[in-house]
Amino acid sequence: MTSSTSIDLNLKRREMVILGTQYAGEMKKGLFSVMHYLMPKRGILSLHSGCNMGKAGDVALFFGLSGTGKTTLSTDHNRYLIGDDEHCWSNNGVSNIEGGCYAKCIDLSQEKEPDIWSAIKFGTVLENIVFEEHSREVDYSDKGVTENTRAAYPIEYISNVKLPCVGPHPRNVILLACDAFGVLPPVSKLTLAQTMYHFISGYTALVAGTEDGIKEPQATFSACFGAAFIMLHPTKYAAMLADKMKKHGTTAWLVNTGWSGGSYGVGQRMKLSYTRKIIDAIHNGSLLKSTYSETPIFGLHIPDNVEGVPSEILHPENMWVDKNAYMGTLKKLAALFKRNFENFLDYKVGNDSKLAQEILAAGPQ
Ligand SMILES: Nc1ncnc2c1ncn2[C@@H]1O[C@H](COP(=O)(O)OP(=O)(O)O)[C@@H](O)[C@H]1O
Ligand SMILES: C=C(OP(=O)(O)O)C(=O)O
Repeated sequence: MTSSTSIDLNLKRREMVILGTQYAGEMKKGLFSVMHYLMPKRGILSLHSGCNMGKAGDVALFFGLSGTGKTTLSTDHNRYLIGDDEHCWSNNGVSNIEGGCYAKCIDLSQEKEPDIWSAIKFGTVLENIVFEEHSREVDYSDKGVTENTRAAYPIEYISNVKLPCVGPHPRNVILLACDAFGVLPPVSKLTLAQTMYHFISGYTALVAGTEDGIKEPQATFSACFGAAFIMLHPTKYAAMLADKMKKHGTTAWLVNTGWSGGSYGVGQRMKLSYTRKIIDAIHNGSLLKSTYSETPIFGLHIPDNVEGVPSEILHPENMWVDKNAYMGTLKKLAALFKRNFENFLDYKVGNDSKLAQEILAAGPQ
C-alpha cells in the first residue's frame, strides 16, 4: 500500500469498499475503474476526459490527469458541456458516464471561471471548503483543510449543457499535459502515431493537492492519462482509440497547461487566457490552417500563429532566458520518456506490429 486510503473492488459480487478517506472523489473514480473493465468488453472505449460540443455539433475530448484542465477547459461559455471527467466512445459517438461535475475550487474566481462560479448555488455540495460561520461567506483561497477543495453540482447547473449528455464522434482530441519542466510547446498537432505514443506515455505533472503528499508539481507518467483507473493493459485502450480516430478522421493535439519559460520554480504556469485562445483555435478549425514548424528531439509540429496568442510563446525555447538550460531540460525529459516507454516495447497495438513500430518511432529521438 502506498497510501492510507484503499478502494477495494469485487467485480463478481459488484461491491466496492472505500477505506480511510474523507474525500468523495474515490466513489466516482472507483466506479470509473469498473467502467474501464466493463466497457471495453462491449467494444466501448472508456476515457478519462472532459468533453464538449460546439454549436455546429463538433465534439472535442480533453484527456488529462487530475489538475491538468479537463474541467476548466471543457466548461466553455461558447460550447455545450457534455461532461468534465469520464466518458465513453462507442460506435454511436460519445456519452458521459456521470450526471454532474466535480470541480476543483481552489482560488476559484468569477472572472477566470464564470460558468463554474455560477454553478455553485443551492443544491451544490462544497467539499472541504472553509467558510465564515456567521456570514456563511466561503473563502476559496483557504487551503486549511486541503488544496483539493471541490464543488459537486448536477450537470444542468452549467447553463449551456448538452442534455442528454451524448454527442457525435469527436472531431478533435486534446491531450492535456501539465509539463512541470516547461519545455513542451503550448500547443502542437500530433500524427496518429504521436497521439498513441503520448496517450500510452501519459506524461504530465502530479499537481499539488491532487494526491497524498504532493505539495508541488512533480513529473510523472500515467498511462492513458489515468493509470490508477485502467483495468486492462494501456495498449488495449490505445488500440481502440487509434481505431476510432482513424475511422472518424479525428485530429489530435498536445496542449501544455503546465509551465513556460523555465521549470516549476523558475518559469510561470501557462496563462489560462492563452490556453483558452489555443483551444478556441482548435475548435474553430483555424489552427488546422496554420503553417507549422517541427521541434528538435520530440518532432512536434508547432503552429506559427494562433489568434490572440503572442507568437513568441508558441516556441518554448523563446521563453527561456538560459537556452542551454532549455536544451538540457528537453533532453532530460526525452530520456525520461524513453525510459518510461521501455515498459511497453513488448506489446502489440492492434492486430499487427506495424503500428507499434510507428508509435515507437513517433517518440523523442
Ligand atoms: N493554462 C491553464 N490551463 C488549464 N488550467 C489552468 C491553467 N493555468 C492554471 N490552471 C488551473 O489549473 C486547474 C485545473 O484544474 P481542473 O480543470 O479541475 O483539472 P481536471 O479537471 O483535469 O482535474 C484549475 O484550477 C485552473 O484554474
Ligand atoms: C476526482 C478526481 O478527478 P479530477 O481531479 O480529474 O477531477 C481525482 O482524481 O481525485
